[in-house]
Amino acid sequence: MKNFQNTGVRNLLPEGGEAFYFGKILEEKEADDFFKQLYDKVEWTQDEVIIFGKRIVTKRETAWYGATDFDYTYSKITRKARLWLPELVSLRDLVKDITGYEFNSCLLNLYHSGEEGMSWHSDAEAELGKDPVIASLSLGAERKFVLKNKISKEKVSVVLEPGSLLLMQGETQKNWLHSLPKTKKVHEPRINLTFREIKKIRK
Ligand SMILES: O=C(O)CCC(=O)C(=O)O
Ligand SMILES: [Fe+2]
Repeated sequence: MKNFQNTGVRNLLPEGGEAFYFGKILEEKEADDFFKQLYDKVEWTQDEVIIFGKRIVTKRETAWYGATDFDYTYSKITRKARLWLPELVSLRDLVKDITGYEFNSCLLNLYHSGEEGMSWHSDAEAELGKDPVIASLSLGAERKFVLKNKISKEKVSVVLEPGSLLLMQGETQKNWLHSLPKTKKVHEPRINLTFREIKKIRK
C-alpha cells in the first residue's frame, strides 16, 4: 500500500482506512475540456433499480469502461464494459503518474444537478478483491462527498473540486461508507470517474 503523507497529502480518515485528497490535479481549462468530451462521447445509460419491489429508473447516468469488454453487475443488472476512450486513457495515465497505481476499469457517473446524488454504500464488490484501491476524479460542479464510519458513525466530509482526485485505499471500504448527498444549491452537472482494478475479469 502506498503512503502519500510525505507528499503533503493528508489522510482524511482518523482510523480504519485511508482517503487521500490530492486537490486539483487538472487545470481549470483541462478539466472543462475533459468534462465536455466525456459528456458527449461516453455512452451514458440510466440504471434500473428495484426499490421496495418497484422498478425505478435512476436519473443519474452511468457507464463502465475498461481494457476489455468484461461483464459487470451493477444494481443487479449485468452489462458489458466498453473499451477505453482516448480521454479515459489520458486520465487513467495521469492518475497512475500521481498515485503509482494501475487501473483496468473505470465507472463513470453523470449527475445532472444537485438533485441527483449517491446514497450510502461501500465499493466492496467481489470483483475488486480485498481492500480495493479506488481513485475518484471529479469534473464539473463542485459537490460534497461524505464518509461515515460503519461502527462509530463518525462522519468526514470533503468538497470535491473540479479536476480533483480522491484516493481510497486500505480498509476504507471495509470500515467506511460513502455518499454524495443531494443538494438544492447545485444546478450544474458533474461527472465523476472512479478508476478501479477488477481482479477477476469475467467475460
Ligand atoms: O460521485 C462520487 O463522487 C462518488 C461515486 C461513487 O461513490 C461510486 O461510483 O461508487
Ligand atoms: Fe462508491
